[in-house]
Amino acid sequence: MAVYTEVTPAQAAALLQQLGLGELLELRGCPGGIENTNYFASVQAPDGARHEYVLTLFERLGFEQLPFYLCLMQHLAAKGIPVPNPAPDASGQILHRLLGKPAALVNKLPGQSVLAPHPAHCAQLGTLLARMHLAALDYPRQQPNLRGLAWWNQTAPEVLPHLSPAQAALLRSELALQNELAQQPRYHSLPRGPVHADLFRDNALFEGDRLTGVFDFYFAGCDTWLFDLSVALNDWCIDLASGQPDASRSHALLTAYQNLRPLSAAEHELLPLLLRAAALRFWLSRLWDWYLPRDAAMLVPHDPTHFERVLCARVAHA
Ligand SMILES: Nc1ncnc2c1ncn2[C@@H]1O[C@H](COP(=O)(O)OP(=O)(O)O)[C@@H](O)[C@H]1O
Ligand SMILES: N[C@@H](CCOP(=O)(O)O)C(=O)O
Repeated sequence: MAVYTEVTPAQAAALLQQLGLGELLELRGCPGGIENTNYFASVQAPDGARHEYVLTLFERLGFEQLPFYLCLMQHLAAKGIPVPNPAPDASGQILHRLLGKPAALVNKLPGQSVLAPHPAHCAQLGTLLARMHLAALDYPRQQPNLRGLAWWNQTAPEVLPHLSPAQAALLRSELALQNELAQQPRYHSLPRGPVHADLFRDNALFEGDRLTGVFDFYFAGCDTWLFDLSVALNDWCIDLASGQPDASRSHALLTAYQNLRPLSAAEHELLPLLLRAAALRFWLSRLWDWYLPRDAAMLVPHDPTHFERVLCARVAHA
């Protein structure tokens, strides 16, 4: 259960009052998630209707980074993309403070994550991803992907001492490849914009087989659309048991994405390298969480070997 900071019903009720949302009926700690404290809040609105919200206290991110994420969600929601919409106070502020920590209150999306997706689920995700990329084009704020190449270069030396010689060689060579790619004009020609950058299957919800929305924008940043697409392909379209890509799911996701936003020639050419970049990103972050936990009580690390296998599979297919 991801509750690192206890919030009492009285404290949550006071925030709801401040936002004019109504009376708290029930507050429940939220299972799942590894980064933040999340509560589900059932609320009776002033008109008597019952609404469900998610109260998040940010444990990793500070007040300076959060406006980029929260305003992006607000921007996408205003364009009809099914993402959580942060609730403003009377002055329009959507970043709040609770127990000294940055906090947000967003609408709870309906549905459940589908952890064994079929091509039809992947197709819906591909469509939504393309819609998000296009809808964020006129988003005015800038913030780099804070888990991008600079972070990989900074983090690799910290995890290298924990790796076997073969793992260390893989990490070094893939990092060198990505640094070299980042120098190339064809990489700089790739279309880019604000991207989710962590669109895994546990960050999307379905009601039956219908995609109801995506959430958890707290790794978002400005990066190439191809990187974002690669992150999604490396999760939704990978067989979890073997780490190998699944051709029919990949085809479904890519086809649906391209129906709305066809890839350029440079994107087609660089997709194999960006798939390796996306696998490297999550192998590194999982290694970092595994070997250098910031606070053992606060983090339940994901298995890094999964992304080592995905990376090896992407290298082999390239
Ligand atoms: N807006 C939302 N609508 C519905 N469920 C949500 C929403 N935000 C979070 N959740 C639920 O809370 C869980 C943890 O959220 P998440 O953002 O993944 O946390 P963390 O950032 O700590 O990893 C998710 O697995 C999901 O079940
Ligand atoms: N998707 C990442 C971890 C990010 O955690 P999240 O719960 O905030 O999505 C991974 O699987 O390594």
